[in-house]
Amino acid sequence: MALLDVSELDAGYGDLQILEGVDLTVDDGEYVTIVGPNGAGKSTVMKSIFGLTNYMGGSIVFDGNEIHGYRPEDIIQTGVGYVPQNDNVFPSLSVMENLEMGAYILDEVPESRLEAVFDRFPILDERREQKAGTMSGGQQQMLAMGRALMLEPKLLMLDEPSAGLAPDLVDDMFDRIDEINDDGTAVLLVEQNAKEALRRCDRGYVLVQGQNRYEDDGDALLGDEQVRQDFLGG
Ligand SMILES: Nc1ncnc2c1ncn2[C@@H]1O[C@H](COP(=O)(O)OP(=O)(O)OP(=O)(O)O)[C@@H](O)[C@H]1O
Repeated sequence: MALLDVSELDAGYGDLQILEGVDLTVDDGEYVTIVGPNGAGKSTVMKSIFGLTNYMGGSIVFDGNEIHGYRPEDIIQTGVGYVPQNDNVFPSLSVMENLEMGAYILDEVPESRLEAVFDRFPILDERREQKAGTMSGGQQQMLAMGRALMLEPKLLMLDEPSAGLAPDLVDDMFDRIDEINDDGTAVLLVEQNAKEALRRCDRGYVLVQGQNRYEDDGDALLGDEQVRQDFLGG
């Protein structure tokens, strides 16, 4: 059974339907990416899994539980971590406080979790007391990922983590995602940087106008002439 099994999902905002019959799976430890043109509904897929859109039909099964209708705070408890594209840190709080907020559902923040995040992102260790809002975009993105990792999710959903980063930091960001996945966390990634995302992932979906147009191994999608022409710039 897949870790995440989204089936025939219809969802949107208010009365506006964006997703139409979206099927998507992520296996335990798998790295899956969703690419597609602007406005296709990629972020909406993630928001829907996290309970942030208007559900209109279909099912979302995570780790054996139907989670549609759960509140985001309950979805976190099931083992889903989510890093939205924007507003993903508390700017007026320090690095340490942001990480502690990531574990707010626990009675006590285990030191080992903090240390694991600091080991993964040494820059956060160096800047424990710095206010998040004064850090660079790349550092804030690492903090947002670190915060989501505080609860050791089974699945980490990342919405365009490379957006706005300088080119040399983009590679570094992709490397960090590889490391997180290599350590056993399943990853669902939405990326504008489609070629790099498909190169790195196990499997990908091309979403167009709220529907999955293609699904295959990342390399197969990269090699598909039609996908290349229509979605990857030739
Ligand atoms: N809160 C909202 N209320 C109403 N419509 C929304 C809302 N958020 C997104 N939309 C609309 O839903 C559609 C899909 O948006 P979404 O952000 O999911 O696309 P995307 O594929 O992630 O695009 P991008 O790559 O530009 O981020 C767009 O037409 C967008 O305008």
